[in-house]
Amino acid sequence: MGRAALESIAQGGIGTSIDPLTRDTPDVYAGALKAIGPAWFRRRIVGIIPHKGLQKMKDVVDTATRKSVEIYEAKNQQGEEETSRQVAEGKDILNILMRANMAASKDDKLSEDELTAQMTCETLWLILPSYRIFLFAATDTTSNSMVRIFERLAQNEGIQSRLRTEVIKAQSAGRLSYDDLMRLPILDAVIRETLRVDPLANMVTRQPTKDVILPLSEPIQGTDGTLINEIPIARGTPIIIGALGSNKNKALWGEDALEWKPERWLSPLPSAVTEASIPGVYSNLMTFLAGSRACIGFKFSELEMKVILAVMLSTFKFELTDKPVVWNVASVRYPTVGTESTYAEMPMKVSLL
Ligand code: HEM
Repeated sequence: MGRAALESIAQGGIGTSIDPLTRDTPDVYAGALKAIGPAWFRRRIVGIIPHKGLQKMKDVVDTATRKSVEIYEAKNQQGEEETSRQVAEGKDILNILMRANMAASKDDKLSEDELTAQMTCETLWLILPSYRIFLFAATDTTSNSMVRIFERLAQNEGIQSRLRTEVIKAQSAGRLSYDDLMRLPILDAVIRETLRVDPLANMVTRQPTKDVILPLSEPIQGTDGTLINEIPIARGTPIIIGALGSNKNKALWGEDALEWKPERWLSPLPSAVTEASIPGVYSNLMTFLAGSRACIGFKFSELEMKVILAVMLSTFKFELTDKPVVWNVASVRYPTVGTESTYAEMPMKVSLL
């Protein structure tokens, strides 16, 4: 799933193929992208510590940087005419970025380093934790959400089979177009419900730029017995936003709010949800957050998940193994086998239909 998500954003985002999934081992760039932090910082640290793992990290960073510069230069050499032809055809985001950069005034222009940094996650990632670049933002979030969907489908064989029937029936009329995919109700419901119950980026932080009074939807009782209806928050106070507080709120979604039930999306949502003015950009959910720094890739991610699910479910059946899978809390949650391991994996029995 990690490789599929990276290849999707590589084609759709930077107009290049990084790892077409035709080999059994991931492309070295795919692995390299997982490294976090600015290149100069990592190189300086590893330069003074002769640890084997750290030396490997140095190679990984150098590979990611070299490959990004190659892609950028190849695009740059194709000239403005070719770039604008591709952009006119609605191709990839990097082309659009490069085109906007050509047109920008001198003061607004991004340097070549900044443009390639969009592709390598290099710039300031460690120094400014709120900085996100789309290759990073687009890979683990989508791939781990996909893994969660497959896990849910493996736990709910009945829904897996209904979804497969829906997809195969639609495919019998020929290759699925964007509109065909968007019209499949169970596919849509399975994705929405998983994104509701399992928002994987669930520890996002914000800081108010001025003093604010935060109203509470329901009063809470203080230790002295008084009811508190609002909380004053001073400018600059770091706040962790818990998407689950809204996504799984029983007062909004009903008594079964904690359960994974895709069928809730097949009939109109409770009016408590639709009237609550939840600010989330997607589907009354806080999964992709809200406001001017909300996720910009939710539609991309939704389409990608639909494509992958349709392809995989019409070919394979998914079952759980008896290995104990644990979902770890992190900036993007990820599964491991047992609590000791740090290796992200979701073992599954996958059989050909
Ligand atoms: C299921 C998949 C995804 C989830 C759950 C998700 C969630 C989020 C969240 C919660 C944020 C806010 C982070 C913060 O402010 O700290 C965010 C930001 C962002 N996301 Fe996503 N995302 C997903 C997929 C994608 C994809 C596929 C792309 C690119 C095509 C993308 C691009 C971005 C970018 C560029 C930002 C930063 C926006 C900004 O700071 O202005 N995301 N995402």
